[in-house]
Amino acid sequence: MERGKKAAAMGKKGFSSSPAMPPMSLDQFVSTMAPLIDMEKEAEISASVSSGATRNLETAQKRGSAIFNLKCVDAQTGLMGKSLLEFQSTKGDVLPAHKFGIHDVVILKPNKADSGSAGLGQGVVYRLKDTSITVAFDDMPEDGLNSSLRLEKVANEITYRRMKDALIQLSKGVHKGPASDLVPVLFGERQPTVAKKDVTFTAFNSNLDHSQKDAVSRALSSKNVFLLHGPPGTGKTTTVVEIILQEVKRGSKILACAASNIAVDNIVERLVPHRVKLVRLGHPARLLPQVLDSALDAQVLRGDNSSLANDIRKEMKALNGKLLKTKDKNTRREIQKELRTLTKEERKRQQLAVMDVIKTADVVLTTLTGAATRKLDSTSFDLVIIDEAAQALEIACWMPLLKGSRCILAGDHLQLPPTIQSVEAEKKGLGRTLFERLADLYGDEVTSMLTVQYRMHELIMNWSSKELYDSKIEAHPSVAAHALYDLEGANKSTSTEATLLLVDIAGCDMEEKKDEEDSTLNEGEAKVAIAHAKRLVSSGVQASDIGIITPYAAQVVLLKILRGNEDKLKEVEISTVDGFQGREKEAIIISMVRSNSKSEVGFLSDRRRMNVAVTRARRQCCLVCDTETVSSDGFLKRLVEYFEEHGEYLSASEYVDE
Ligand SMILES: Nc1ncnc2c1ncn2[C@@H]1O[C@H](COP(=O)(O)OP(=O)(O)OP(=O)(O)O)[C@@H](O)[C@H]1O
Repeated sequence: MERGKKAAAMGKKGFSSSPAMPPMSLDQFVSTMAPLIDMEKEAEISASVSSGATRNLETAQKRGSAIFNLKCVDAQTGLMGKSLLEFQSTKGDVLPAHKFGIHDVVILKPNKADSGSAGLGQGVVYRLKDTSITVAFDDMPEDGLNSSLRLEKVANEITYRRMKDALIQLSKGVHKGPASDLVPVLFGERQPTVAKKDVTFTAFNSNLDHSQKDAVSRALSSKNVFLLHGPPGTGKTTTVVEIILQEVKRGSKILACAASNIAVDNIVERLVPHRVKLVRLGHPARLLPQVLDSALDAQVLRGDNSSLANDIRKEMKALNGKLLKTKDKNTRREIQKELRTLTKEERKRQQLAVMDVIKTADVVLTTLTGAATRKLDSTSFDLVIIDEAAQALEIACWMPLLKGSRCILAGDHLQLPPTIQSVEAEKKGLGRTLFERLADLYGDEVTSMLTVQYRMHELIMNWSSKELYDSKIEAHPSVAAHALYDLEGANKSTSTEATLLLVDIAGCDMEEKKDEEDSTLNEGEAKVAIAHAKRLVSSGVQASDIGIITPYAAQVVLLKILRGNEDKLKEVEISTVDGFQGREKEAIIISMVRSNSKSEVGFLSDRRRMNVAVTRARRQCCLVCDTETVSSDGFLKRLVEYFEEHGEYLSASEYVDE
C-alpha cells in the first residue's frame, strides 16, 4: 500500500489543514518546485521598485514598496561598526502605508532621484515604528542626508538563489552527503526508525508538563525524523530548548534554525543561561541586541586567529605607507609582492577564525536561508532542528536539512502558513510545508502534540481546541481562570469583567469600503475597536497590554490614524493578524471588517487565520464584527455562536459617540 494511504488506513493522521495529497517522490518534488521558485522570485521582483513593472514611482509608493519624503533625524554608529540612520516623514507623524518589514534590504535615494539611480547606500531595516524607520548601513552614506529622501525595497534574490542551489543538490542525489540517510525517509522511500529502548532523561527544566516530557523522550528516540506539534501557547520553544540541551549532553552537534530571525534569537536567549557552546550566524542588524554577544562576528573578533589577522592588517597598512613614498621600481615590486602574500594570509586567518568558532560550537543557530552560507560548506551535523517549520517553504527547509543526518521539525500547521506572493505558485503547491507533508505521510508515528497551554483563559482556548485540535488542549491552572481585572492597576468593570466579548455592528450602518489598493476597511468598526481599547485603559489596563488586530492591511492604517497621537493609546499595538502570529497580549480586540449585503467574507474563512487571531489573547478576546455578514460562513457562524453562548454580547451602538 502507498505510504500516505497506509497512514490514513491506520488512522494515523487526519491532521492536515488541506485535503490529503498523494505522497511526493524526490523527482516529483524537484521538478514541481523549480518553476515555482522562479515564479515566486518574479512576483517578488515585480513588487519591488527596481523592476521594470514598477518603474513608475507613484505605483511603487502605492504598492508600499517605496517610502517618499523622509528626513534623516538621527545617525549613530553601533552593531560592530554599522551605521544606524533613523528616518521620519517630512510631512507628518505616521509613515505612509508601506510593506517594509524588519530585516528587509532597502536602498536610500534622494527623494526625486530616477528609479534606476544607484542611490546613497544599501542597508537593512533595523527598527520599524509607526512614525520612523531605522536602517543599518555598512558605511555611513557620504552626503545627501540633509535633503529630502526616499527608501526603496529591494527584492531579496539571494534567498531564491540559495533555494535553487538546494534543489540542484537534491536533484544531483545526495548519496554521499550528510543527509544521505535522511532524504529517503523524508520522501517516503524508507520507513522512519526509532531507538529500540525508550530514552529516559533528567530534564534541565523541572517544570516540563507530561506532554512536553513525552515529546522530548520521543524526540530523543527518533533516528531520522520527529515532528513536534505545538498548538498556541503550549511551550513549543520551551520543549525545543530542552531537546537541544539533552542532545548537547549526548554529544550531538546541532544546527538549529527557524524561518525568522526573531524565532532563532528566542532559542539563543534561552540557551545562553545554560552555558551551551553556541554560535549565532547572521547579519548583526538582524539580531536582537541581547544575543549580539553570541554572534559569529563577535566571537571571531575575540579569537586568536582574528588577532593575528589584525596584526597582519597593521603590517599591511605600514607597507602601503612605504609604497606611497617609494619611487624605486625594484623596491616597489618587492613591497607589492609582500602585500599580496599578506593579503592571502590575512584572508586565510579570517577564514580560520570563522572555522574555529563553528568547529568548536555544539549548537550553530541561524535562519533557514542563513544555513546555506558558504561558511558552513564543510560542516555536517548530527541533528537539524527547525522551529516554526509550519511557516516555512519546504524548499527553504532543505537548505539546513542537507547538512544533517537526523531532523526534528517543530510547528503548528493549523496556524498561518508561509506568505506567498505569486498566486499561481501558491495554487500549484509552493506553500505546502514539509511539516504538513510529513504529517500526512507518517502521522502519529513520528508526531507528538503538546496539549497543555500556558497563555489563554479556558474560555478563549476551548473554541480553538474544539474547532482545530480535537478538544485535546487543556489550560494550565495558572491561566485557566485569569481575568483582565487581576492585572496590577486594573479595576473590575463592565469592560474588564468579560473574557469573551462580542460587539456586533450588524444594523449599525457600518458598511465596509475598499481603499485605492482594493484592500477592505471599515471605519465604523475601527472606531468601535478604538473605543473599546479606551474603555479598557480607563479601567486601568495598561495600553501596552492591548492589541488590536485585523485581517486587512488597510484597516491597520485606518486604526492607526484614528488612534492619532492620543497619549493614552500610544502603546496599544495595532497589526494585521498575519503580522501578529507568534505574539500575545493580555487583551486582544479583533476587527473583522467585512460587512456587506452580499455576505462576502473573503479570506476570513481561512480557519487558520481566525485560529491565530483568537489565540493571541491571554485574558480577554473582544470580537468586533457584523454577525449577519460573517455568519454566512459555517466556520465563522460557529465562532459567533460560541462567543454569544460563552461571552457577553453588545451592540456597537453602545460605543457610538465615544
Ligand atoms: N512547563 C511549563 N510550565 C510553565 N510555563 C510554561 C511551561 N512551558 C511553557 N511555559 C510558558 O508558556 C509560554 C509559552 O512558551 P513558549 O514560548 O515555549 O511557547 P511557544 O509554543 O513557542 O509559543 P507560541 O504559541 O507563540 O508558538 C512561556 O511564557 C513559557 O514560559
